[in-house]
Parts: sequence; structure tokens; C-alpha cells
Amino acid sequence: MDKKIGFIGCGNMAKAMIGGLIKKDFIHSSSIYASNPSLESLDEVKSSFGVHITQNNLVIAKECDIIFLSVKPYMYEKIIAQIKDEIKENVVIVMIAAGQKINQNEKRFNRKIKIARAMPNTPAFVGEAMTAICLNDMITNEEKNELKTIFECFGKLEFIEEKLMDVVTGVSGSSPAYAYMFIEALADAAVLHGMPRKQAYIFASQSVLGAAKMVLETNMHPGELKDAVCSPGGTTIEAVASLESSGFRHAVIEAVSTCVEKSKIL
Ligand SMILES: NC(=O)C1=CN([C@@H]2O[C@H](COP(=O)(O)OP(=O)(O)OC[C@H]3O[C@@H](n4cnc5c(N)ncnc54)[C@H](OP(=O)(O)O)[C@@H]3O)[C@@H](O)[C@H]2O)C=CC1
Ligand SMILES: O=C(O)[C@@H]1CCC=N1
Repeated sequence: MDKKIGFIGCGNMAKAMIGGLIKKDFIHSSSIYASNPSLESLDEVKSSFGVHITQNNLVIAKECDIIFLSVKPYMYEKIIAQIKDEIKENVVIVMIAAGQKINQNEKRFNRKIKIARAMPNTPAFVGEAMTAICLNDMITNEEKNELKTIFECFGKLEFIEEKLMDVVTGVSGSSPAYAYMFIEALADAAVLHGMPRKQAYIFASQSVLGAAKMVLETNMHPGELKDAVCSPGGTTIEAVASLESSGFRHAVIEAVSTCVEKSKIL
């Protein structure tokens, strides 16, 4: 790709995407720029991936053709005010913040601007992100394809209607955190029963990875896959019954709903 990609804000999500892009070898590190106030994460991406770093957001504004706004949602207004008169004519702005709507941010630029709203997740770092994206009508088909290629460098991508973006935050943007909690709990239980901790994380995480791949690759219903693990009168159904009596599914549904509601008000 011959375009320059910039990240304003070089925190957890930006670092995951930069890592995913570089590992895929899709774009040379000299075409990636990152800005951040503190040097710690900038030094990290420079030493790991060799990208350009700066503490000045205007360098990104002036240099880059595709700019990810990878700062917290409440900072959007301030950052857009800072960069809007310095960005290139045909720049594509990619908003990844939870809750930030396209039309609300279009107004902040005071001119027609190409905006994509995306919700990725941190498994981008290992090429396994799930990203949803929606675009405003200024983005051309060619640019749409470029964005598709960029996001597919580090995982799966689906184009969706903007009204579903808060749901996406709950089901995929934030859900790696819930999955890590599940893995941690599985491993704690294994440790409780005598397994060394390091080994417990391998057993727990490979099992979750394998189960996820089964759902994605067999197209079977998760319930059917669960049933195939539950031998009659066996061990698994004991665990399943215990999870049901602890309200496992209800707890997950409530958690995701809380997340979706929070995304709506950010
Ligand atoms: N983390 C995730 O899993 C996901 C996050 N997102 C979205 O990505 C965005 C970033 O989240 P996340 O990476 O977790 O947050 P982080 O806090 O890790 O990163 C935000 C970064 O923005 C930097 N920053 C603060 N002020 C400025 C400024 N004026 N100019 C440039 N950069 C600045 C911060 O620097 P410093 O630390 O020096 O203050 C920090 O490195 C959020 O909007 C979030 O909704 C979307 C999907 C998933
Ligand atoms: O916690 C957050 O607000 C961000 C959005 C999705 C994942 N992390």
C-alpha cells in the first residue's frame, strides 16, 4: 500500500492494530505514523515495529492519508478541533471510539469529510480481531476496499449499519476482556486442583480457542457442540448444571447489555 496510515493516540488499541499491520507485512513501517503525548508507548512501537513516532498530532494530520483517531471518546472534540485545518483534502478519518457517531463528528470538521466508524478489538495484535465498520457517503468504493484490506490484515471484518455499533462494542469490542476472565477462572480452578499455573493457562486458553474455532468452522449451533461434549451421566453435564444454577448465561447477557448501554451514552 502506498498510502500513509496515522494513529492519533498510541494506546492499547492502536498498538494492537499497528502490531497486526506490521506482522502481516502489508505496509512498510515507514508508512505508519503514531502520535501520543507520553513517550513510553511511542518508544515501544518504534523499537518493536520501526514506525514513525511523534508527540505532535499535527505531524499525523499533515502527513497521513488515513488517520485513526485512537484516543478516548471524550477527546474526539478536542482532537478534531486541533487537526481539522491541517488534514489533507482527501484524508479518510477512521473513528474507533466507543459511542462516537458519524454525524456528530462530521459536524466537528465544518466541511465534507470522509469518515469510517469502526469497532475493532485487541486480538488484532495476533491477527484475530473482529471488526465492524460503517462508512459515510463521502467514502468511495476504492477507499472502502482499502479499508477492508487494512482491517483484514489483522482479523475478520464486517460492514454493518451504524445502529448496530453499540451492540458490536458489547459482543466483540469489549468481549476479549470477558473471555480473559473466563480463561483466568478456568485456570484458577485447575490450579485449585493441583495443576501448575503456567500449564493451566495453556489448557484453559487452547480449549477456548478450539471451541471458538469449532463454532466458526463447523457452522454447527453452539448448543449442539455443547451437547456433544456432555456424555450422559458424565462429567461435563455436572459442570453445565452447576453453571446454569449459578446464572452463568444470565450473568453474561446482563454484562453485555450493560456494556451496550454504556457505549450508547459515551
Ligand atoms: N482497548 C480496546 O480493546 C478497544 C478500544 N477502542 C477504542 O479505542 C480508543 C482508545 O482506547 P485504548 O487504546 O483502550 O485507550 P488507551 O488509554 O490505551 O489509549 C489512548 C491513548 O491516547 C493518548 N492520548 C491522550 N491524549 C492525547 C492527545 N491529546 N493526543 C494524542 N493522543 C492522546 C493516551 O496517551 P497517554 O497515555 O500518554 O495519556 C493513550 O496512549 C477508545 O476510544 C476506545 O473506545 C475500540 C475498540 C477496542
Ligand atoms: O472499554 C472501552 O471503552 C473500549 C471500547 C471497546 C473496548 N474497549
